[in-house]
This record gives sequence, C-alpha cells and structure tokens, in this order.
Amino acid sequence: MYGAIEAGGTKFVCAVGNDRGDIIDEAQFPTTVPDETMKEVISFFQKHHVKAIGIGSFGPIEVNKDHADYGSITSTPKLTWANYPIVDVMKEMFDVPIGFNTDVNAAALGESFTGAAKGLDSCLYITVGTGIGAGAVVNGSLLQGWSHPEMGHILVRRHPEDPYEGTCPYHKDCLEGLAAGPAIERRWEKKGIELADKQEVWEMEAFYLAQAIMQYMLILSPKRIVMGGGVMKQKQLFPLVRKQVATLLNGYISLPELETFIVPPGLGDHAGITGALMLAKNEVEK
Ligand SMILES: Nc1ncnc2c1ncn2[C@@H]1O[C@H](COP(=O)(O)OP(=O)(O)OP(=O)(O)O)[C@@H](O)[C@H]1O
Ligand SMILES: [Zn+2]
Repeated sequence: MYGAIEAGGTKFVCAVGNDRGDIIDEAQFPTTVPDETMKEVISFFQKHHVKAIGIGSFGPIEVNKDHADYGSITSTPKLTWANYPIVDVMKEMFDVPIGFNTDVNAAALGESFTGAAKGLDSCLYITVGTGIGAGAVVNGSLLQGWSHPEMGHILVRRHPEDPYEGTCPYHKDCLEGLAAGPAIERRWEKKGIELADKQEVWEMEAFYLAQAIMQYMLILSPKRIVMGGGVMKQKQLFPLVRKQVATLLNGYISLPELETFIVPPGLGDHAGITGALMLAKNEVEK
C-alpha cells in the first residue's frame, strides 16, 4: 500500500492506495497553519501502514535533491507555509521513501497513468484555478531541470479589449495574472461561476489560454493536453480554446484531432491524489 498527499492552498487531501492507482481510503483537511494541518495528516497516516508516501504540493517547491532546501515549500504567498520542510516533517514521523513534486506534475503523472492520457508517454496537465500551473510528462518522466516548470507565469499578448492590469504580484499581466480565477473575478466584478452565460468572458479567457497552449505545444510537443481546475468547470471553454489554438497555429504544424487532444481530466478531481500515489510508487521503484 502507498500513501499520497495532495497539498493544496485550500485543502490537503490524504489517501492510501495500491500500485494500480486505486484509492482505498481518503480524507481531506483544510489548509490552515502548518502545525494544525500536518497534525491531521500525520494522524491519518498513523492509521495505515504504507511503504512509501508521495506528496504533490502547491508551490513553488524545492524539488532538486542536491539542494539544501530539498523537500520544502519555498516562496509561497501563504506566509505560514513559506520555507516549510514538508518532506523532512513526514520523514521524521514515517521512515519510508518520500516522493515530492508539484501538484500539477503529480496530476500529469496521474492522468498519464490511468486518466485521460493513459498509455501516452507524454502529456501536459494544466490547472486553471486560484492560480495557473502546468505539469509535464515527457518521455515517460516528469519534466525537471534546475527546478520544476512554472508554466503559469509565461507572458501572453493582451486582448485588445482588456484594460485589466492583472493580479500576479510578481509580473502583473502574465498568464496567471490575466486568466486565473481571481483575474476573471476582478475584471468582470463577479465570480466565474456567476458569469457562465457571458460569452465575452469565455472568449477572452480562451484567447489567453490558447496562446499558452500554443507555446507549450511548440516547445514541448505533448501528445495530449489535459485541462482541469475550477475555471475549466466552464465546459464551454473547451471548444473555444481548441478553436483559438487552431487559429493561432494557423496551419504551421500538423495538428492532432483537437477534440481528443485538449481534454478535461479523466480522473476528475482525483488527478492530483492519484498522481501523488504514483510519486510514492516511483520512489520505491527507483
Ligand atoms: N464552476 C466554476 N466556474 C468558474 N470558475 C470557477 C468555478 N469553480 C471554481 N471557479 C474558480 O476557480 C478558482 C478556484 O480554483 P480551484 O477550484 O481549482 O481551487 P484551488 O485548488 O484553490 O486552485 P489552485 O488549483 O490554484 O490551487 C476560483 O477563482 C473560483 O472562482
Ligand atoms: Zn506571474
């Protein structure tokens, strides 16, 4: 049995499951301050016997094992979690291998193992929620270099009718600053869910997301792109995004069938936690 943690900005999901990605027990705890949340997490795993634990975490995080801060959440705006050594804390309690990666890399792994990208050796998982992030499986492995990718903060062309300055505290009008849930809410002065029937909202959203996807396709050439997160619950976005991706690429590269190339998660809200199980499994099989 493996253990899995999806560490999110609003909640922590903990699970135990097998090497096929089946979840046997699961619990959720709100993300408050580290001491409080981790107490719940630890007591969950004390009830189970696991041979490894995988953690998919909100970030940025330190994933480079050669780095002194390996296993920490680093510069998060959630200040009580900044520089929090989550892997060390778990290691102290449980003497098992611990896999550690971003929430979106975990989700990409989960989707490629048993979800919408099953059987493919490359895919992207993009979340459009409170923030925007993407994880990538390339040649069967998670993409990692100096650190993990931060694909939500790329620069995009501004929509000609968008005066909104952008929410990103670092870059203002990067992709996340213009297209994550909070940007939609501030630009249109209503929550995304209340704007469902406003065509111009989703046209503009697709305008930004399609630019990002074009760049990811040109750089990484993934075999499938899975899009999840709260904002993507607006299903009308999928055809709009596909159409704008085709328009932007303008015939330059041969395109796969976009209906089956840009898709919602096969695992629904379980992509991240399933992927975290796979992070545990990979850590044992290394
Ligand atoms: N059905 C919906 N339609 C449109 N927007 C939505 C919907 N549900 C949630 N959102 C927006 O998505 C954002 C929350 O994202 P999500 O539900 O993915 O949670 P999260 O886990 O906090 O986000 P993140 O993945 O960045 O950690 C909020 O800005 C919210 O307004
Ligand atoms: Zn940014």
